[in-house]
Amino acid sequence: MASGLTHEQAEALVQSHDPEHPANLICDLCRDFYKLGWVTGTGGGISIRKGEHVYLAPSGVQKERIKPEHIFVLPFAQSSLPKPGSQRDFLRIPSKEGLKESACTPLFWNAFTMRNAGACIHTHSQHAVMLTLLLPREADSFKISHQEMIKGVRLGGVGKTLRFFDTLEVPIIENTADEEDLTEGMAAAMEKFPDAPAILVRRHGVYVWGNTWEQAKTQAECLDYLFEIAVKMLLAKLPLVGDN
Ligand SMILES: CSC[C@@H](O)[C@@H](O)C(=O)COP(=O)(O)O
Ligand SMILES: [Zn+2]
Repeated sequence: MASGLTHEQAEALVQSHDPEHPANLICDLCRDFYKLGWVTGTGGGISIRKGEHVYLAPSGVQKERIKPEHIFVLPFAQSSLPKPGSQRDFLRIPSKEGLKESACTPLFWNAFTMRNAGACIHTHSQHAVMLTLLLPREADSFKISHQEMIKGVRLGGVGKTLRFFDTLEVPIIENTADEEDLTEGMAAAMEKFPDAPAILVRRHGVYVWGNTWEQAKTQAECLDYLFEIAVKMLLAKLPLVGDN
C-alpha cells in the first residue's frame, strides 16, 4: 500500500471492539440516520476525523448496512484537498471489490480544514430540502430566531453555543450534477458566512459539522428540527425571524 503500512497495520485501523471507534461509529450512526430518513437510498453519510486519520464510508452503497471492513482511511496530514481516485493517498482501502470512497469526501474535507471539525454529517433530510424549496429562489441563506433549539447550535459549528435571542443563519448553495462539484461552492459559502454551523444545498440536503461526532450529531438534530418547524411556519405564513 502506498502509505507504507503493512496489511496488518492498515486493517488494524478499522478493527476494534470499542463501540466508540470511528469505524464502528460510522456504521452505527448511519443505521440511526437511516431511520430518520437522512441517509436513505445510499445518499448522505458521515465522516469522522480522529487525530490524523479521516474515516470515510464507501460511495453508492446502502449506508445503513456498512460494516467496519468497508471503511476507507485517509491521512489528514494531506494539506490540500485530496483529489479523486488514485491520487488520494489512502492509509486503508477495503478489500471488497468495486468500493470507492464517498463522493462527499472533499466536502467533508472542507469542514475538517476550514473549521477544524472532528466530524461532518451529510443528510438528504426532506426537512432541509423542503425548506430550500419554500424559501425565495434568490435567497442565499435561511434565517430563524426565537426558537429554543437554536441554543443547541454552535457559532461556526465549533464555537460557543448560540443564545435564544440570536438569529441563526445557514447559507444555501445551488446543487450540482455531481456531489464533488459542490466543493468550491461550499467553501465559498463557509468563507462568506463564518458563523454558519452548516450549509444547505438546494434540492439536495445539508452538510453539518462539529468539534466531535457527538456535537455534529446533536447540531444536525437541532438544525433538522429547525428546518422542519421552519417549513411548517412558512406553510402557515408565520415569520421565521422575530417573536410576533
Ligand atoms: C441517491 S444518490 C446521492 C449521492 O449521489 C450523493 O448525493 C450522496 O450524498 C452520497 O454520496 P456517496 O458517494 O454515496 O457517499
Ligand atoms: Zn448528497
